[in-house]
Amino acid sequence: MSDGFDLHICCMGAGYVGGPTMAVIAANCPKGVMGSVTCGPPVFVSIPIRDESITTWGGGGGERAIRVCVVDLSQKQIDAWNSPDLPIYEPGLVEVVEKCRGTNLFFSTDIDAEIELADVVFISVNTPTKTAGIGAGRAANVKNCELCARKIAEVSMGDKIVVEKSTVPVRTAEAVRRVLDCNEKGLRFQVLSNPEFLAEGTAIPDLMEPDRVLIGGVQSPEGLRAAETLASVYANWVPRERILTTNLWSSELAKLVANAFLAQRVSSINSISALCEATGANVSEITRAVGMDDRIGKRFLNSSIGFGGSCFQKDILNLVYLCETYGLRECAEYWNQVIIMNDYQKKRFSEKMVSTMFNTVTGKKIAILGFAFKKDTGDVRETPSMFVVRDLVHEQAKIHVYDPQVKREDMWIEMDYTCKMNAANHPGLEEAVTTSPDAYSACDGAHALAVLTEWDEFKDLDYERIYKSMAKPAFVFDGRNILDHDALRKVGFEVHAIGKPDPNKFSDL
Ligand SMILES: NC(=O)c1ccc[n+]([C@@H]2O[C@H](COP(=O)([O-])OP(=O)(O)OC[C@H]3O[C@@H](n4cnc5c(N)ncnc54)[C@H](O)[C@@H]3O)[C@@H](O)[C@H]2O)c1
Ligand SMILES: O=c1ccn([C@@H]2O[C@H](COP(=O)(O)OP(=O)(O)O[C@H]3O[C@H](CO)[C@@H](O)[C@H](O)[C@H]3O)[C@@H](O)[C@H]2O)c(=O)[nH]1
Repeated sequence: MSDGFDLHICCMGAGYVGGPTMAVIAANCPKGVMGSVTCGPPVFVSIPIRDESITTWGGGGGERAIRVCVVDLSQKQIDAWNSPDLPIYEPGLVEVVEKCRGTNLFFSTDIDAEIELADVVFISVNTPTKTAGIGAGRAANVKNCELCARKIAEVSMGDKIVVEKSTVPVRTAEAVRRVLDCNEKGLRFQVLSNPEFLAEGTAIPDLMEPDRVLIGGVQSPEGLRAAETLASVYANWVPRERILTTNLWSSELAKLVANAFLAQRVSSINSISALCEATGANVSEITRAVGMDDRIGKRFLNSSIGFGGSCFQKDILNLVYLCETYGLRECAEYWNQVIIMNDYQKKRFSEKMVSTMFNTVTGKKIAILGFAFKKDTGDVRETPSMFVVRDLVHEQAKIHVYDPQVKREDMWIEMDYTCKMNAANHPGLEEAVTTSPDAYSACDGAHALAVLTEWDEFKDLDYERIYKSMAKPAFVFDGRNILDHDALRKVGFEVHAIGKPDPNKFSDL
């Protein structure tokens, strides 16, 4: 019996991308309507199809009822998606999930059954930087993508469209296609590349109103039909002119290039912040003056302690490695400089903290406000805060971390994975780095507070109260330039910020 849905989508990988992306697809696509049933599970009857031309360009997405199921190997992850306590924090996500879950959005570990049911299978699994073997520390590990392709080939009983959603090295689709073609059932698969451009913390608005949706496919009649099938899903809410189609390799590579360009802007402005601190110029004024040139633009020029997150570093390293693989040494070095600059910025910040505090932080309490790699997420992958904490631990400071969304357990997992720092190789680490329930207790008795994530709530703290509770001189290190520095100085703090002139060192002519 038909379940009443016209198109079945399965997404392999229920992480930061798979979960929100599929929830937004489900929310924006026709859901079918509940049929009347007297017993047994609910039966869905789809809304009649007005637009028969799902494979034709033009128009919206039609009225095809779409069922979406997100699958994962991790039972814990799927259980969390099926609970009120979702596994990731993302503003607006709960509302979208609750609108669709159990209607046309499902989360399951029954991977085989859901692949078999699907017409379209997304691969949205993690592709981290390789930690061992050829290209270790630079190349992306596409093992999970290949495993997904093998699983699809193994359990499928009919032809399917397979969509690469993960960020992958250019030409990965070729490997996916070859693995799929090895099926012994004579099945034909179409492989598409559909990279995701959402940023964490703004995933829902980014998905609801994307700048563009990119679909790469083989330029054959079957490939173009597959691309159109996917385009018509997005066309349910994305204007057609924002849905771009390209060849497979352009689509795969465009994702890496977009991240490289964005990260390059951050490294560029961060390099200028160092020059500002040396000369008395103010990086915010530079940003305003430079960004008002339309050709440059004002977005993504916030100077910081450096970029973090699971994507920028990994994807630039991936690009660097690709350039090297193709013998393009100068191109590899060019992009690698973005990473070198970022490492310098993180190091520069912790060194400045130590040198400012009389060249020693040994035994001093330091409050770290913010551990997530940016605001509005609990994600700590590659977070710059971690590198500052690591450096301060080496200096034997007593660190108290407060972040509104980061779990202590996740902080330790990331410290261990990326900094190789754990209680076994650093006895006393658990006592050296404490997590605090709020900003006030983190700052109580501290010699310094450092704002390392730009959470809005840090702007509105009672800094008079904090100042009174701190050791003197009370230092503020604003790694995100979000605080009112003049007001803090009036309270009594000694304030240091990124790319801002030190009033004790520089004055106007
Ligand atoms: N995080 C972002 O903001 C973002 C944005 C755009 C693109 N991307 C890219 O999207 C991909 C996924 O990123 P993410 O942040 O969602 O990763 P994630 O680690 O949050 O989630 C990946 C999920 O895939 C699951 N998984 C791994 N192998 C599997 C398999 N064989 N079958 C089923 N499930 C499997 C894991 O258990 C995990 O839950 C990466 O390639 C990433 O570079 C991420
Ligand atoms: O002006 C800026 C902008 C960002 N950052 C930092 O850069 C990092 C990355 O920020 P952002 O790009 O907003 O978050 P991500 O979730 O990592 O998103 C990036 O990486 C994703 C994964 O590939 C892409 O999909 C997105 O388009 C791309 O913006 C964070 O540490 C930010 O604090 C700055 O320091 N200054």
